[in-house]
Amino acid sequence: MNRMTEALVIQGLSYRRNQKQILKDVNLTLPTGQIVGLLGANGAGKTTLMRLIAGSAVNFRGTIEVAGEGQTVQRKGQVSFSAQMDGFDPNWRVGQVADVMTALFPDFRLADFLQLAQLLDLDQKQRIKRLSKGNQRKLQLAVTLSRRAALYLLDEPFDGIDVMTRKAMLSSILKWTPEQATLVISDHHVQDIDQLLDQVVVIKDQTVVAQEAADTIRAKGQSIEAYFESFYEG
Ligand SMILES: Nc1ncnc2c1ncn2[C@@H]1O[C@H](COP(=O)(O)OP(=O)(O)OP(=O)(O)O)[C@@H](O)[C@H]1O
Repeated sequence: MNRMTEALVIQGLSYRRNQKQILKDVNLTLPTGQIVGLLGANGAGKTTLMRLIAGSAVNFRGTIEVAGEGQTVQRKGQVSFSAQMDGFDPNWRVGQVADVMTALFPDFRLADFLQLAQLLDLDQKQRIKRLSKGNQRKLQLAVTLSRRAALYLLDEPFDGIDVMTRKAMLSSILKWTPEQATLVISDHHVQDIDQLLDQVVVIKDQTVVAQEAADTIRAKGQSIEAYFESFYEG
């Protein structure tokens, strides 16, 4: 197998926290150039899996490689995670966020950020804490997509977002995700992202229980939502 053609290779990943098993023997391979839905009920482990891939959670068993990079520091450089601005000062203005991202990440493209922010109607002078929830989500998206990464991780980007904002965000995702990159979106409202997906990955009972091409599901006349729900029935 040529690992360089894979955006992500996870083998035998297990993770415990505070005596609790959170993920157990996760195996997952994602090729480059795909939009992947990471679907699971509340508490299934979606956020934890993203934190492990992004290198913000450590001390796991198994291996995680992004674009062939397995060591945490190198792997971090390949991943743009929507939670990467979580520690930012809420008093910072949108323009300052861009300055900090430029300083922190050599792959941050300021020109792209400015275009994306304009497209999403973000005011450069507004402070983070004064942004509405929807505008905070848009800022998170603009920041995440403005890095040049092999793998983009968006953790429930549409949580609490109205229909119009969602449409603007969806078209930004389609337009701004580099073709060679892979983008993983976690969600439990599958309808939000249905049309976007090339692949679906289902997490249940602390592990990945299914991975399927979205077209295979559609060809069977099934909706992605019905496919997802079938793992939680009975
Ligand atoms: N630091 C921690 N200590 C103990 N348990 C934790 C810790 N972090 C997460 N968990 C537990 O791990 C499980 C998975 O949580 P996680 O946030 O990854 O799920 P999720 O699929 O993202 O859920 P949601 O859709 O609700 O955001 C949950 O049962 C959660 O309570």
